[in-house]
Amino acid sequence: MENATNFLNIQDVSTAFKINGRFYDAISHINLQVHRDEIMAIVGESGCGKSTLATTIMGLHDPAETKTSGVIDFEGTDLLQLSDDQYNDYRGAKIGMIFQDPLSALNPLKRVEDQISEVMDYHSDLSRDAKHARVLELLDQVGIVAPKRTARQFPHELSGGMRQRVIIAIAIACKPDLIIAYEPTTALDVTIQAQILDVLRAIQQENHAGIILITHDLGVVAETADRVAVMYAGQIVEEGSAEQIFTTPQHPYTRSLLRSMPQRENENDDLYVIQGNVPSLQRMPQGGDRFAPRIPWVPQSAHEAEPTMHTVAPGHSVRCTCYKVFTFPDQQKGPVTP
Ligand SMILES: Nc1ncnc2c1ncn2[C@@H]1O[C@H](COP(=O)(O)OP(=O)(O)OP(=O)(O)O)[C@@H](O)[C@H]1O
Repeated sequence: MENATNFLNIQDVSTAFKINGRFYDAISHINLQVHRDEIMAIVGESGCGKSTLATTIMGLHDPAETKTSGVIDFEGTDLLQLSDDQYNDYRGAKIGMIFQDPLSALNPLKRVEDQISEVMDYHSDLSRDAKHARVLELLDQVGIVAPKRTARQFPHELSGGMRQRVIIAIAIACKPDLIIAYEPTTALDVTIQAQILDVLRAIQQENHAGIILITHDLGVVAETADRVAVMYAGQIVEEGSAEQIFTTPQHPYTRSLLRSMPQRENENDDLYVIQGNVPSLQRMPQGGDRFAPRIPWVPQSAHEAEPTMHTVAPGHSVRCTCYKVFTFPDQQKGPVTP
C-alpha cells in the first residue's frame, strides 16, 4: 500500500502575502500528510488560512505578491518547484478542484457536455465518441439520473445541487489522485448537502482518491471526514481522526468551535460564542499561542512561549500545552492553575 510520504506530504509550508510593501504570513509552518483513500478535512473560522493552504497546493498564487516556502511532496514531486506549464499539467489531471460557487465556476454559455469535455481535451487524447461516453459515465457517477438530457443543458437550466454535481464531474473527469473540495456544500440546502457529501464519499472510494475537504462547517466534517486538521490564525492547532476530534478534542480552539456548533441537544440553548476575532495578518500575535487572546481567563503561564505540537494519542496531536488546563469559565470549579 502506498504510504503517506509518497502521496501528499506538506512540510513546513508558509505562504505570505504582500501588504503595503511588506510580506505577512497567512499560513505558517504547516506540516500535514494526506493519504490516498481518505477524506482529510481542514476546518477553522473564516480567515484562518484554509483557502490559502488550498491555493498554495494548487499553485494559484502570483509570485510577485506572494512568498511561499517549504515542500509540498505530491507523489514524489515537489509541487512548489513546478513551472507554470508543469503546474497546468497537474491541475485538472492529477489534482482536481471543486469550488464553493458552482454558478461562477461554470461557463454560462456552454453546455454541460462541452464543459466536461474541455478538461479531457486538455489532458487526454480521447476520440469524440469516447469523450461522449465518458461524459455520460461521469454524470451518472455523480448521481445525475438523466445524463443524456443534462449533458445537453446549460448551467442556468440546472438546480444548485445539479450544478455542483456537474462541477464534481468536471473535477474528476481525468481521475485525479487528489481532489481539493473547497466549501463544496455551503451554497446548498441541507438535503442537497447530504447528497453531495455522499457523492464525494462514493468518488473517493471508487477512484481511490485522497480528498482535502475545506470547510468552516463542522457538521459537514462530522458527516464525511476520516481525519481532521483544525486551523487557527494560519497554523494547525490540532490534528486527529474525526472520532478523536469530535469525542476527545484537546485544543481550546477546537473545543470552542465544537461548543459553538448547533446540535440537536442544545438547539434551544444560547450557543457558545467565541470571544474576539481571528487576528488579521498584520496583527498576528508573535510568539505564544495565537488563540490565547480569545481565552483571556487562561493564565499566560499555561501557554508555551513557542508552542509545538504534542502527541496525545496515536495520530492525535495538539499545539501548545494550554490544553492541559483549559476549561470554559462556566465549567470551572475552582481557580485555574497550570
Ligand atoms: N491575496 C491576499 N492578500 C492579502 N491577504 C490575504 C490574501 N488572501 C488571504 N489573505 C489574508 O490571509 C488570511 C487567511 O485568509 P484565507 O482566505 O486563507 O482564510 P480562510 O480560512 O480560507 O477564510 P475563508 O473561509 O473566509 O475563505 C486572512 O487574514 C486574509 O485576509
